[in-house]
Amino acid sequence: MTEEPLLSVRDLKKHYPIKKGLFNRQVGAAKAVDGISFDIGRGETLGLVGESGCGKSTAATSIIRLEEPTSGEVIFNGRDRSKGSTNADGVHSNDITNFSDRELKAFRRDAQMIFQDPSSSFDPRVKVGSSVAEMLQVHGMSDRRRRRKIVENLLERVGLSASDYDRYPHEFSGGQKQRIALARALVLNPDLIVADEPVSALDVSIQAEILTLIKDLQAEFDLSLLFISHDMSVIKKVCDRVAVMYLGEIVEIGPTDRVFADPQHPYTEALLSAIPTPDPRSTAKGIELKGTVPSPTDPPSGCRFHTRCHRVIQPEGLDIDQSNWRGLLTLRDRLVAGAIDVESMRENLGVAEDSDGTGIRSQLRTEFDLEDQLSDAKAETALKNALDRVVDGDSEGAGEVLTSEFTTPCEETVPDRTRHADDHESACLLHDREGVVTPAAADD
Ligand SMILES: Nc1ncnc2c1ncn2[C@@H]1O[C@H](COP(=O)(O)OP(=O)(O)OP(=O)(O)O)[C@@H](O)[C@H]1O
Repeated sequence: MTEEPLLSVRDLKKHYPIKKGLFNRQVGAAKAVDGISFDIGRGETLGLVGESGCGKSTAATSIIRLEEPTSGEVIFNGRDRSKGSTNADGVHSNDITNFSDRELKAFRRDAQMIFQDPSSSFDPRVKVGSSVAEMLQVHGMSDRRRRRKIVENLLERVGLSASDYDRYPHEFSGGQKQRIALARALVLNPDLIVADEPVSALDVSIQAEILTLIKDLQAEFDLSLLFISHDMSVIKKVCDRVAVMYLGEIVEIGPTDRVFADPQHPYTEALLSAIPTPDPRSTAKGIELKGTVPSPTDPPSGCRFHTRCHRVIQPEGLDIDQSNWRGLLTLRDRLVAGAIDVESMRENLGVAEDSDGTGIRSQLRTEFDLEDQLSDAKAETALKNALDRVVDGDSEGAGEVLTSEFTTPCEETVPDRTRHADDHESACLLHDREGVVTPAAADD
């Protein structure tokens, strides 16, 4: 991006307070968005991708101030970020987070949002044409005939017909409703559209049509787009650049082609590996993302992805098979969280068959991808010791053994952003540390 961006987001945070007790005191916060930064150029589409719960929707609603951000800057149409554009108090005059109600109303003409479920965005009792025309009326166009003409023209441009103006929402399919939602978003001729999972609720056969329409309209109206999706294959079809979000943070950002061809963050790699490939001979290795995104109320220390990462770094002096290492850390974390129920394991195995605990030891090794014998003698001794404790009913002690023996640099250090090539950055400790050989992915 060479010219000044249309939208410039810096260190944006949205923390939801968690309150408890009689006096409703704040006891913590869900850090749904925790310091994200990116720019969107004019006419450009930036994708925001990540699993459910990563904070994508919260980022979207905070950016257009449907929710109040906790902190950060969102500069819209700011031309440049230099001092000349700031007020006496140091706040940029185009910072949406500081807009007055009047400024916000003007901004709402220029920035529109499209949601996942087109059905819930229309009043069933109002003709769809009137729903779209209402936007014009709210923003001061009093001439009814003119409003109707503009809307009829727009309905045609989104692939419907002018006569659809007088029909009601229930008369349209999901895909058609999303076309009407697009018409409504476009009617005020905005500069920016934020589309939150705009095709996820539609049949796969319809998705491609709507994506093509979005692309065509974007070119026709010279729009900038923030396009949110959990699906990398959708991102690939519409986005010029992509920002990958994990647990409130952006872990990788760059041109879509480059990120797809050469992902630099293990999370991006895992998301990409989930795209089904039509070629049965494809050798692309499946990296299974186990578990779900941790809670943003208590995010993991260091790199937030370390609890699920297949490339999690081994400490100095240890060099075991990477899936064994992943398994050791996961077993450690599960024991510490008290999430391993030995009694029910024993019940399932049948007490008589497992009087010496062989069955439990073996089941845990299998479940956590641990070989019968780790290649590192010291690591094997620690694991054996921990498994013995589990068998003895001391899961807490087992967790302590593994915690004192096995730590990863990824849980100790927050990774900096590394620049790989023009406009392509990621935040992973593997790139932070010179001389570290990228470990092979854990086999899943
Ligand atoms: N009002 C709220 N109060 C507390 N936590 C919230 C609130 N809204 C969202 N969260 C939490 O913030 C995190 C991010 O949610 P968000 O909906 O932004 O994620 P997402 O990536 O858009 O996922 P999805 O696609 O499922 O909506 C989640 O853990 C969610 O539970």
